[in-house]
Amino acid sequence: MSPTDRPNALPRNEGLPFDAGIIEGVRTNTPGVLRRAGTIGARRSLKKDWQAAWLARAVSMIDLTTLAGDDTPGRVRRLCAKALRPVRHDLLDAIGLPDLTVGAVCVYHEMVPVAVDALAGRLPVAAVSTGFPAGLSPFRLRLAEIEESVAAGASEIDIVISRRHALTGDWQALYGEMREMRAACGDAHVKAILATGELGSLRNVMKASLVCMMAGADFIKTSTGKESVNATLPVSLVMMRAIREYEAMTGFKVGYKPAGGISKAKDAITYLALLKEELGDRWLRPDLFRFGASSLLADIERQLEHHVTGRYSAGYRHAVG
Ligand SMILES: O=C[C@H](O)COP(=O)(O)O
Repeated sequence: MSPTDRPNALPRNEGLPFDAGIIEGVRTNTPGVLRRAGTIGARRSLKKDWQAAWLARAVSMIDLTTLAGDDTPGRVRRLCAKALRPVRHDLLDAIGLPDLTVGAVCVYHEMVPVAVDALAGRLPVAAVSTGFPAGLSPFRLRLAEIEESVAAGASEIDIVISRRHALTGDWQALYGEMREMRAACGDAHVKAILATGELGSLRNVMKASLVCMMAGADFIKTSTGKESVNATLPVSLVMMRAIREYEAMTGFKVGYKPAGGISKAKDAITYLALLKEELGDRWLRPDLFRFGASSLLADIERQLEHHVTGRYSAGYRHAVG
């Protein structure tokens, strides 16, 4: 399934010519960002049916992920079955919610054909790419990896940026690299993983976000899940504001994907509250927002079961993959 074939598909971000002036003008107010991010979880409290509805919404925006060295076709097939039916029907019926799926399944290149076969066009397959997670393989091989994953049926490609370009302030090099990766993706949508835990400052996060969007990223994503610090609320606030700024400049809506370490239903709701406040309701859909997560779904299903039955079940009953 090509992202642009989906009903009501948004116009794709075409990018902008590189503009050093935009990047040089970036300022971030770190204490202000930390203060705002620190209050968002504390202020929000959703109860009962509202909470269940938000959790179901969160499920529909998960990139259900397995990125382990011991992934097997069997594990990926189980993950795909879960992706197509992420929450038990009796729970959805009890809450009065319609059937749903997750947003996509996210795997390494070698597992793309298995996922494509198991999902049979019912959900997109996302491939992590370009020498994930470090992104330090030869550039031509990184481009070839994208092309192979697209040829194997991935319709979303999660590329990692070269952190060194951000750390040395070589924004033009980051732009050029990202532009070529975007071209290699063809019709597949590209998510630019910034590995924010390795970028050194919120200012660099803001700059890298803008550069990747200028180069045509369809989504910007926080992390690979393999850095020592992955998705956080302060980083998310900065990236959402970069998306807002880019939309004001160009009219293009770019998606946001926090990834890595988001494993609790409560945290998912906090991210969605931040998203709603910063970018508005239009972003609360799978074409503009995804959670990159391997274990979040299990906790959400557990919370939904509690909502229906008043009891928590054992974690093994919600195995994913
Ligand atoms: O992009 C997705 C992440 O690798 C998943 O990270 P996680 O296993 O911490 O949920």
